[in-house]
Amino acid sequence: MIRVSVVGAQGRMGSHVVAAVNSASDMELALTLDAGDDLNQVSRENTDVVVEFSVPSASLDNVLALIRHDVNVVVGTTGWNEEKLETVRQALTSHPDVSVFIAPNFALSTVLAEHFAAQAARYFESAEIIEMHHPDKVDAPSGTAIHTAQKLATARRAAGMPAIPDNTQTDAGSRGQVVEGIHVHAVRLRGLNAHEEILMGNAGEQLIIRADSFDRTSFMPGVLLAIRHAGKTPGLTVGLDTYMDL
Ligand SMILES: NC(=O)C1=CN([C@@H]2O[C@H](COP(=O)(O)OP(=O)(O)OC[C@H]3O[C@@H](n4cnc5c(N)ncnc54)[C@H](OP(=O)(O)O)[C@@H]3O)[C@@H](O)[C@H]2O)C=CC1
Ligand SMILES: O=C(O)C1=N[C@H](C(=O)O)C[C@H](O)C1
Repeated sequence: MIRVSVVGAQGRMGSHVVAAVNSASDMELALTLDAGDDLNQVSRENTDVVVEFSVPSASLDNVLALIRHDVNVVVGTTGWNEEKLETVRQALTSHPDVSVFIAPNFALSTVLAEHFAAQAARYFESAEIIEMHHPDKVDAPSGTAIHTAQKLATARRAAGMPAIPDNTQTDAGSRGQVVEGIHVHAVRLRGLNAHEEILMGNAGEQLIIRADSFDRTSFMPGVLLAIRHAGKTPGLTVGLDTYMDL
């Protein structure tokens, strides 16, 4: 049995993870922790993998504490940038058996949408991203949208494409956040869960790739997949696509 502890266990995602682990025949729930709880309770004696869904401001410190305790970590919390990822890589050098896996998005539909969009990116002059979420979300734009923009930008650079055309002369914020040259727009609307549209255009044509997570259960197959991989590839891994043989 894989012994799984959950950090952020009472949150919207954490509570779904607790239920998913309890329903998985090859897993057992170890500790459930939240804000204010002492992560020193987690050790190799009681936990094989920790799943971390907390808040962007706390996630790095949580991950560093868990690495110090030599347990594998699966992270869904957003807010990661290259500097934070490098801090994790450095921390892992003195814990060579530990794996840290970070996924901007665990929904298979969204991971596939991003993958297909990256494949298509070099064929389109223009690209923009619209992400749409529930209004209780604390960060904008979404971690997924930032990651998708980075993937599109990498594909465009590799293909030697020029900057995206945009003759906007005045902008008080309506054009969204620019991530590596890609405009990213965020919508917050009651009734939504997590949705992303990747728009690509040429003269006279448009391709829209859209993924919809209507319910948080959509993230659970990806979370369980990551738990089952934990420890098999020590070091830092980012993105569920790495486990999907795409
Ligand atoms: N990768 C993916 O597929 C997905 C990622 N997410 C991301 O996951 C994160 C959590 O989202 P969501 O569950 O909706 O948020 P919630 O606010 O519902 O849950 C966050 C939980 O973390 C707890 N918490 C706060 N601070 C700490 C801390 N320092 N240590 C441990 N726990 C803490 C909160 O406790 P309290 O309420 O008491 O403060 C709460 O229980 C977000 O960054 C979100 O963007 C969400 C969905 C999918
Ligand atoms: O807060 C959420 O809900 C979500 N957060 C992640 C993100 O910011 O990309 C993943 C998903 O979009 C849901």
